[in-house]
Amino acid sequence: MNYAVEMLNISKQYPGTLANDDVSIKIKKGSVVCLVGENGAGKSTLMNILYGLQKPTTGEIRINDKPVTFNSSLDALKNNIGMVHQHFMLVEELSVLENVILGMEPTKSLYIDYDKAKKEIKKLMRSNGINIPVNELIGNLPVGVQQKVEIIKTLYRGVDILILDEPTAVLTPQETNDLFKNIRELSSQGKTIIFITHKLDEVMEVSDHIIVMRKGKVVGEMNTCDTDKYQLAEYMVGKKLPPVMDRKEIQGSPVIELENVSIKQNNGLYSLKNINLTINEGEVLGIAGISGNGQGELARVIAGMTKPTKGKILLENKDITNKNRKERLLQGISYIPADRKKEGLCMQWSIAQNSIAGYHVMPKFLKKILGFKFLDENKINDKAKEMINQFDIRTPSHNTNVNDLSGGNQQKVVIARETKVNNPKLLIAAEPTRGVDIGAISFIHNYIIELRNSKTAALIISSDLDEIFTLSDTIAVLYEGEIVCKLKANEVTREELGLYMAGSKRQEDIDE
Ligand SMILES: Nc1ncnc2c1ncn2[C@@H]1O[C@H](COP(=O)(O)OP(=O)(O)OP(=O)(O)O)[C@@H](O)[C@H]1O
Repeated sequence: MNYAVEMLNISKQYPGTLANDDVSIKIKKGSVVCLVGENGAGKSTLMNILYGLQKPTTGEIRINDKPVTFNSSLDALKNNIGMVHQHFMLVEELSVLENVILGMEPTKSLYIDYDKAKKEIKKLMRSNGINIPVNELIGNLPVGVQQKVEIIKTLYRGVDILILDEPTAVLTPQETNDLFKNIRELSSQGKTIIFITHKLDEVMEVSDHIIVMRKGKVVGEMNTCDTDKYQLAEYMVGKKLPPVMDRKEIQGSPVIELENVSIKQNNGLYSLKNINLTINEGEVLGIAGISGNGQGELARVIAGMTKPTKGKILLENKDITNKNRKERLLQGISYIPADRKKEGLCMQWSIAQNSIAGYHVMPKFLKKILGFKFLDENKINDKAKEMINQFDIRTPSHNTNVNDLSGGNQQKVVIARETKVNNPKLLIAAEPTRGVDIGAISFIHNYIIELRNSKTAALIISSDLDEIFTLSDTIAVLYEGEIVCKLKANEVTREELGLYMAGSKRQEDIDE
C-alpha cells in the first residue's frame, strides 16, 4: 500500500510528561484525515514531530515509503510536508507576495524577481480557487484570508502533505466553508491533509478517516462513513457527556448597564455605536455575530481596557465609565479574553503564577484568596492545585510553565483564575471554549450556568452559534458595531439569527 505518511512506534517524553506513547499511524495518499482527542492527548506533539519541530524520543517516520529523519521543519519541507499553525507565522508588515516567497525568493541578476513570483502565486491561487490581492499588507487582512495566505505559502513550497492544527478555531462559518472547499480541491489534486480539530461536525463534514488519541496513545481509528458525531464524542471522552444543567428562574436586578456607548476610532469610523444594553443578575447575554463586528471592543470597553468615546457604563447603578481595568476587577468584573496568549496568560510564568496573575498586585484579593496581604508561595501553590483538580488541567505540576501546556489546558487556567479568584458579579467571556475538547466544553458550559444560577451576570461572546444557544438567556447580534437585535434565546431560530448577523435590522426588538 502506498502511504503518504507512516509514523511507527513514536514516543515523545517531555520532562514529566509522556506526550506520545508508542503511537503508530498510517495515512493514505490523497486522503483527508482528522486527528481528534481530548486536550493534552498528544495531537499537536505528534504533528510537530511530523513537521520536524520536535524530535521523537523513539520511533520511525516514513514518507512515501522512505524512512526519514527530521532535525528541523526545513527537513520536513524538503520532504514536501507543510504545517499551518493556529497562530499564524506571517509578518504583518509585509505584503501577501513578500510573505509567500519569504526565504524562497526567485532572483534575476541578483535582484528578487517579483514578476515571476507574482505569476507563480496567481497561478497557484487560480488552481485552488483562492483570490487574494497579492500586494495587500498581511496586517490589513481578516484572519480567514491570512490563513489562505498560509496555505498558498505552503503550496508555493511544493507541499504534498499539509498539516492544519485547529484551522477553524479563528474562522467565521463562511471562512470555514471556504477552507473546506480548498481542502477538497487539494485532496482531489492528490495532496494529503491532516487536520486537528475539536469540532465534531467538521470532522464528519471534511474527513475520510478519523484517528482518535487519548493520553498519548491512539485509541481508535475509523472511516468517517462508519461513525456519527455522537458515537465519536463517546469514543473521545470514554463516557457519555452529562446533559446541560437546568436553569433556575431568577428575577434579578441590573448588574451592568450600557447607555449609548460608542467608540470612535482614529480613522473616524465607529467600532461601537450607541450601544444600549442591560444584563441582570442570573442572566447570560450571548453576543452573536461574525467576528470583527465590534465584539472584541464591547468586551474590552466593559472590562475597562478601553474607554468609550461617548456614553455611560453603570455597575449595580454606579457609574464606572471612568474606572480603569484594575478598579473594575476589584468591583467584580472578570474577563476571559478571546486570545489567551496575548491577553489571558503570561506565557513564561507557571500555572501557579498565572493562577493569580493580575490579582497579585492587589492586596484585597491576596487577603481574600490567601488570607494575607502579601504573596505566600505555599498558599498560591495550594490554590493552583485546587484549580488544577477542579478544572482537570492536565499537567505534571503546578510549577509547569503555561507555555508547555496544551492549548485547551491553557484555556482552563484562564477560566479557573477568572472565576475562582474573583467570584464575579459580571463574567465577560470571549470565545470561552476556543481550543477546548468536548468533555471540557461540557464542563465549562455547566460551570457558567452554575455561576449564572448563583446570580452572576454573564456576557458571552462566541462565534459558535451552538455555544450561544446553549448558554444564553438572551441573545443580541452585533453588526458593524451596532446591536441589530436583542431577543429571548428560546424565541429565536438559527436561521433568524443568521439574517441579523448578515445585517438585517429589527428596531422593535432593540427598544426595550
Ligand atoms: N514543550 C513542551 N514541554 C513540556 N510538555 C509539553 C510541551 N508541549 C506539550 N507538552 C505536554 O504534552 C502533552 C501533549 O500536549 P499536546 O499539545 O500534544 O496535546 P494536544 O492533544 O494537541 O492538546 P490540545 O487539544 O489541548 O491542543 C500535554 O500534557 C502538554 O502539557
